[in-house]
Amino acid sequence: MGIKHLNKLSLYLTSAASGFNVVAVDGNIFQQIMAEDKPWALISEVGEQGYVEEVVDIIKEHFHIVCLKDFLENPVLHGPNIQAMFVWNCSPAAEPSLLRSLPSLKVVTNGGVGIDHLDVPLISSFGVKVANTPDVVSDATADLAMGLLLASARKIVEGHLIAVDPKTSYLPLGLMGEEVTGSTLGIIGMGHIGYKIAQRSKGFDMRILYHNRNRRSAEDELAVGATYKNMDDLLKESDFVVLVVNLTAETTGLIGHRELSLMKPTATLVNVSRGLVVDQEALVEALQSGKIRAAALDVTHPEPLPRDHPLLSLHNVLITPHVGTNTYATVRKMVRRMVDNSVAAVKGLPVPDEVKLK
Ligand SMILES: O=C(O)[C@H](O)CO
Repeated sequence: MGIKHLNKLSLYLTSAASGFNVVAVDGNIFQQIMAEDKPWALISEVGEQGYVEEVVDIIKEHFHIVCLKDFLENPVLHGPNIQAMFVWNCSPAAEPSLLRSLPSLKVVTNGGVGIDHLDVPLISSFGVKVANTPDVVSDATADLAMGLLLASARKIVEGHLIAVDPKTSYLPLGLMGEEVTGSTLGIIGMGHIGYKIAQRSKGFDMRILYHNRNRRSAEDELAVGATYKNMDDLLKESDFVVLVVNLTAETTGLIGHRELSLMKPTATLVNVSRGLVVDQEALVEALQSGKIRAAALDVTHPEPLPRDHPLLSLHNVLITPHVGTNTYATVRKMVRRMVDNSVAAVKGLPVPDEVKLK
């Protein structure tokens, strides 16, 4: 709506739900103007732990935004206008009470590929679409998986702590690590991210094994030199096992006591998928007893772990706080995709990354 074309604007009320904006000029002349204005979106908090301003600006190009905190203070005022809801895996859940207070909602759009935190059947039952951001997350997540693998193998974090601590001295043969070049990598979950990890590992001359629900094409396998294996053989033969599966009923607890026992005592488990894919009690036991050498985890359950969780005090664990996609470039790409999905849903067009009910 062309607010800037109206002189002496003294009051501006919007009612996207009715399709009209009601504007009072000079306090006496009322005009009803068909809304050409931006739709409204609900987002979680801006600032610390929330959206960085730059990302909010991308959303603001297409939407008026209401933060969840402001919305919850006055759901009756904002609720009817909101047509899109932007969420991340750490956002409060899209619960029935929230969905009921958003009668114009068209889409819940998730930043990230994993949608295990969203109840898709529930959201769909409100006539609301769900979308995610596949593909654009793959490079950053694959980079982080390699970073965790290298950091764990070469004890990079321990090395840093020694280097900056004036009380410790360098030992010529201290901090011995595992050789990455030429080692065997087992990738469990060979979707977009898994494949990107394979591409990167080729540069380290690694022998690449993979397991996936569906075997990749012969061309895909050849391009990265990956060999398909059943899970047990992959676990037995790998020096590094990287988990990149979606969290589903089938993959919950995929790596438990039995699977960890199959791994080499010198092997490292890297998890960039979801914490629940691993039975954490079994993992603690395996790390304490030396069944495996180490774990490097970008994901845990819950996130963050309680401060007294045993994983936090084990010397052979490296943990990052679910930062797989956290690069400026990737988050920008994710938010653009979230905006594209939301704009399409609001306009009633096909939603590019719609997550369909199975
Ligand atoms: O699912 C994803 O893409 C990442 O974990 C970010 O949530």
